[in-house]
Amino acid sequence: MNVGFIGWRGMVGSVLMQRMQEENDFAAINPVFFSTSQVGQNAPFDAGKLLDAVAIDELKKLDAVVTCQGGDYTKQVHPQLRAAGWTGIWIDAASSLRMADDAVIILDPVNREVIDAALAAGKKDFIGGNCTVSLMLMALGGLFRAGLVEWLSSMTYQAASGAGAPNMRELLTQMGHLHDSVADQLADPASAILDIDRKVTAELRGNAIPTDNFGYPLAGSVLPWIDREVEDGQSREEWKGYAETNKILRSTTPIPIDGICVRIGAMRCHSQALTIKLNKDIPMADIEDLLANDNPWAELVPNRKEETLARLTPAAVSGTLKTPVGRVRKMKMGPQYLSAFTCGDQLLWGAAEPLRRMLRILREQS
Ligand SMILES: NC(=O)C1=CN([C@@H]2O[C@H](COP(=O)(O)OP(=O)(O)OC[C@H]3O[C@@H](n4cnc5c(N)ncnc54)[C@H](OP(=O)(O)O)[C@@H]3O)[C@@H](O)[C@H]2O)C=CC1
Ligand SMILES: N[C@@H](CC(=O)OP(=O)(O)O)C(=O)O
Repeated sequence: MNVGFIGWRGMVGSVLMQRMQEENDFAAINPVFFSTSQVGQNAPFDAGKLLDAVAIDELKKLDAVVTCQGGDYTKQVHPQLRAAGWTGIWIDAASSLRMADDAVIILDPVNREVIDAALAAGKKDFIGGNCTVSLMLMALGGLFRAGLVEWLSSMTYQAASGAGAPNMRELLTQMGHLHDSVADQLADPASAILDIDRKVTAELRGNAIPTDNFGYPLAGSVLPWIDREVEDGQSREEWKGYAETNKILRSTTPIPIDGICVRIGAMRCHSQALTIKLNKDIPMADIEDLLANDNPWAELVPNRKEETLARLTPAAVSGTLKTPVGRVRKMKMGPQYLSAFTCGDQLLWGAAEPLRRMLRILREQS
């Protein structure tokens, strides 16, 4: 199988390359690497030279394309390639094609049957889901699979990586800037904390803190708006929760999903606080069983302080494939109202891993 990789040296692409190496995925394919800016330079893994990522004649020779290059690339190249008669499989991390009628959103631990049915029906476009949506579904898969979710509200705590590599750097630079502004007082145990706070607040409101990428300080603050405005006062990130979840699950009756998406100062793990209305009152033990046993990555963290703080945080989860879910309990609103909290690496299950696994599904079927 000739597989072309575009966007392989970006942040999402690098995570994909790392995972493919760990799982020995390159052994069973013939990888061809492309670039939009380094054509002719050496490709990774001794795979010849980098080809031009917009050369339709080269792309046409491939059985599959895997792109992490971004939505503008997809919008430019995908229609040209299809118009040129290419019938290969397009696997993409970008959102541009997700809601297209012919495209399938891939998250195989949750919707493998949807993927298999699409392949059998000759579908060709397989697109990774929004990171927040995929991570929520990985953690709560058991409840959705059992058809127990009447509606769900998600309040998110999204990492800087979702905004891109420069934003991760900016978050750290902002942290350093704030620290530097009060370093002398911090070194003096006798200094007054309210003086320190006053200086930090002045820095947050001043012009010296770097904000080229986020537009606002994120360190020492939170940003309760992600992506552009859409309709009904929602942000586009919030809109994806309903639209993509129901498409991934191929729900016959769409499940209402809504909430507020917030950027916080974590590096690459998105967390979410969930309020779930169940369509019936079932015992906690059954709920815990469903959550714990749905897929190998959704660990159930007991609803106790020590385990929660040790296992259910970006610090504990970052760089791993775990999608732990905890703080699970019935709420005061009634026995059908459940709370939960989940945390997951948005570059792994949120971006690269569903693409890697789609390629593996293709290989198994070829
Ligand atoms: N960031 C995220 O959380 C998620 C992103 N996505 C999708 O993936 C797309 C890519 O995201 P992301 O990986 O963050 O983007 P990056 O900006 O890290 O990489 C995108 C491309 O930029 C080019 N590039 C230019 N300079 C550099 C450099 N110094 N180092 C590495 N690459 C460089 C590379 O293309 P070239 O080699 O051709 O020059 C690379 O493929 C997004 O646009 C989005 O559609 C999807 C889910 C989550
Ligand atoms: N919007 C997400 C990251 C992302 O790239 O999402 P999408 O794949 O839906 O465009 C975030 O900011 O955290």
